Amino acid sequence: MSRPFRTPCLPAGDGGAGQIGRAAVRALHAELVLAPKPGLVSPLDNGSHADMDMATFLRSLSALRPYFRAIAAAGGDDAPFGDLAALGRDAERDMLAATGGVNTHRGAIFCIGLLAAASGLRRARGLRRSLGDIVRERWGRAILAAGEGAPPSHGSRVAARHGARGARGQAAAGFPILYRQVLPALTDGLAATGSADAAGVQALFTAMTYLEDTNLLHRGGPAGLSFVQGEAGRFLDRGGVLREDWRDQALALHRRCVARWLSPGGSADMLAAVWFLWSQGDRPDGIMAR
Ligand SMILES: CC(C)(COP(=O)(O)OP(=O)(O)OC[C@H]1O[C@@H](n2cnc3c(N)ncnc32)[C@H](O[C@H]2O[C@H](COP(=O)(O)OP(=O)(O)OP(=O)(O)O)[C@@H](O)[C@H]2O)[C@@H]1O)[C@@H](O)C(=O)NCCC(=O)NCCS
Ligand SMILES: Nc1ncnc2[nH]cnc12
Repeated sequence: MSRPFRTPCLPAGDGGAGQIGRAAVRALHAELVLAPKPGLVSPLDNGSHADMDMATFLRSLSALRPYFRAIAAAGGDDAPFGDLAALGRDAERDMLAATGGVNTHRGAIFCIGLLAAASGLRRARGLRRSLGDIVRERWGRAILAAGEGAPPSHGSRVAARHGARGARGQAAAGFPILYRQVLPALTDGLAATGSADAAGVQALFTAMTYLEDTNLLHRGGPAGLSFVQGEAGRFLDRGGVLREDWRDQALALHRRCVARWLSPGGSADMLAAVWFLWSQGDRPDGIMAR
């Protein structure tokens, strides 16, 4: 039974960093509890992960609550990227302490942290720009510059090998896939089904179709990325969540991803990010009046 349309929405009219922080955590929680999610951790099972489960993610989310409030406040103070990055590094440490060293939310700390900072800045200045545009215009150049000296990572290694631009490239460009593909998919899914679960799956499969997910490149190379993009695209072409048997179709792909040990962690972050955009009033045709 699909959950009725109850999205992680902010109470209208409130503008504090605390509200923004709570909306970020609610969006990450909405991602976590959705199932089925090909290759990813959910209440169904641990997907393509031997080192983390629902409890790991819940401990991580609890540890990250102060961070999302703090980075929203920093954005409201028009902080430079260096200050945001310092908050993000501290949050990564808190995450690793809470998870026993497992990377649950490193990408989410970055992309949803930046969007939360943008929301703080938008409210402080009364801006009428999308959160993605604010990220690009205010911190885009610094995001790319910071990549030059960043420590090696799975993402930087696949960037060197395959030319992928990864999380940093998406953020510096203002999250184009999130706004051009994923947010319309969520919006249309909600309108067509009235179900947050169905709309979330439609948004996730849309992200999986378009995103150059460095997690997939890291684990499965170009063949792994192409497999997931192709299968997710075929799910959408066959009608997506408008098909009666969409849950069975999504579960079948989940099992095929696990068999290949593939996990689209970047797309999971895009799902959480699109719920956060929704909660902040961003829509495909502009920003909802608050
Ligand atoms: C800019 C940073 C995010 C670092 O990015 P980089 O690409 O250099 O490093 P990675 O950590 O390898 O990848 C980034 C994570 O971002 C998600 N992601 C992947 N592709 C994309 C994309 N195209 N667009 C947006 N986001 C993307 C993804 O994160 C999620 O998956 C992780 C969990 O999955 P898992 O498979 O377990 O991942 P691993 O443990 O790495 O693999 P296994 O060992 O298990 O196989 C989890 O992080 C999710 O959030 C990518 O993993 C930023 O962190 C940075 O700049 N760091 C430097 C220090 C800093 O300045 N930090 C503060 C910045 S505010
Ligand atoms: N539910 C999830 N499972 C695996 N990796 C993730 N990264 C972000 N959310 C995730």
